[in-house]
Amino acid sequence: MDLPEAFTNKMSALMEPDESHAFFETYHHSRALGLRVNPLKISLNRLAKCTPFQLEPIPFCPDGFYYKKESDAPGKHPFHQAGLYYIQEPSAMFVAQALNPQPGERVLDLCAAPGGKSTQLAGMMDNTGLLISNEPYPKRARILSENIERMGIVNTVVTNEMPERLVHYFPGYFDKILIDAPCSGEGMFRKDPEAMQYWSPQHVKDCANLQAQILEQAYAMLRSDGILVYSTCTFSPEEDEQMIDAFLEKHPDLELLPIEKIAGVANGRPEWTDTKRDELTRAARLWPHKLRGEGHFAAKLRKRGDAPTRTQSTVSSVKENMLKDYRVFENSSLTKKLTGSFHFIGNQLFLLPDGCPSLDKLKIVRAGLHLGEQKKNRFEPNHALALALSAESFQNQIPLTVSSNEWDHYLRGETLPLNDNRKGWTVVTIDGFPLGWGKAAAGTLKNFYPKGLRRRGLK
Ligand SMILES: C[S@@+](CC[C@H](N)C(=O)[O-])C[C@H]1O[C@@H](n2cnc3c(N)ncnc32)[C@H](O)[C@@H]1O
Repeated sequence: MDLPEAFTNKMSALMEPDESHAFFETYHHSRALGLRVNPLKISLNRLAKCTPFQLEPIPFCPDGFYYKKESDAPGKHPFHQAGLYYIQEPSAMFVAQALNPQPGERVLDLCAAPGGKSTQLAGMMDNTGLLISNEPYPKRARILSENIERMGIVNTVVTNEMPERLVHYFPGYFDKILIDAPCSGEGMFRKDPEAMQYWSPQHVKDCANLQAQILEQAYAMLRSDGILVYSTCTFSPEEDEQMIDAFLEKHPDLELLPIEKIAGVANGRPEWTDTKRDELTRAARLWPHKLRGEGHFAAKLRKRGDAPTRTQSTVSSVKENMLKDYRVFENSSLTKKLTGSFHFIGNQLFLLPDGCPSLDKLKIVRAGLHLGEQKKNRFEPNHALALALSAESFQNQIPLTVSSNEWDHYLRGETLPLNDNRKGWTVVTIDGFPLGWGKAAAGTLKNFYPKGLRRRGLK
């Protein structure tokens, strides 16, 4: 692999010869491949037993597994479409654990697309509390939203905002914030060799300038005693230790907390800063020559000082009479009555996370569970509803199995033949896990698998 010369010179100057040799050697080997189990849908053991891939636990992430080879293609397996796992670079799985969000907390993932860390955070929160998952670029925000949907996540509001706009709405609001910062991506060179084309010493500086701004914006949104994790997938000290060093210098009320180092995770490097502040060892570096992963940096900070805040109104549910058509659908199609805060955006109906703050004027891509669309005198369920509930929650099911190829026809958008006279909304399952909707009539199941997702189901 032809690494940029300025990059090799810089890393050689930073490291002792033994270490830089081991580091550069990793570029002659293939990258580590990982997937992370979705605890909202399936247990580790059950997934390990029912997938065809050979899985090996990732020692620094309890929900993570290595899979062996690119040709396993877990992204094309129907279990992926059912949201049983998320394909993620192994070292990236460490970061959400460092933040360690708890059920019921208010959490912000400020730079969230495509959603690896947000989907992990929501799983750790057991789909409760409030996760605001933000991405400023609209196309990327849509991909993030699709991944949130696929994983059956209901506690999350996906926003498409620049951080400075969010600061205005959420001063001192969050218990925990993750900044998985846009960075120079030096840890992506094996996974995405194109990242090397964008790399230059100037790009590192530009990223550092942007990261410093994002850190300030996050600081303003963190409550007193709240926790912030800052991470990058790059090795450059300017974006890692030096960034945290300057942030600590600017905000003496911040405390750098130790991150537990397990299974090859290494300390931060104070020697790569001007201050040489010893506590920077508390940060974590995941190096490709010390563990099987591409590389990450993470630092965890607590805000000790006061945080100016503002009173937030929460969204109250629409009146029950607005839900008439939804309830008709629910009575005939689900096995349980959903309760909580129902909210319309246009004619789209959502079930909001508990205590959801007012969303007026924010660009919202998804607000909690997207239940469906109010049509004229009837209600049409959304794909998200099929993926968020367990199979037992649906009155009508078409149970498919991985061993037959019918799932492939369903994911291509084809109609399925029925051997009974059933009518109405029916959920198609794969080995007991919902895949999507169909509507039964006259001996066939009309396919409601979303058009934009269809070709991704091909074998
Ligand atoms: C490293 S990626 C995040 C990866 C994501 N956390 C995951 O685990 O899948 C950084 C993200 O930050 C977004 N970004 C770029 N500029 C930003 C800004 N000024 N504020 C917030 N996010 C930004 C990028 O578009 C990108 O999606």
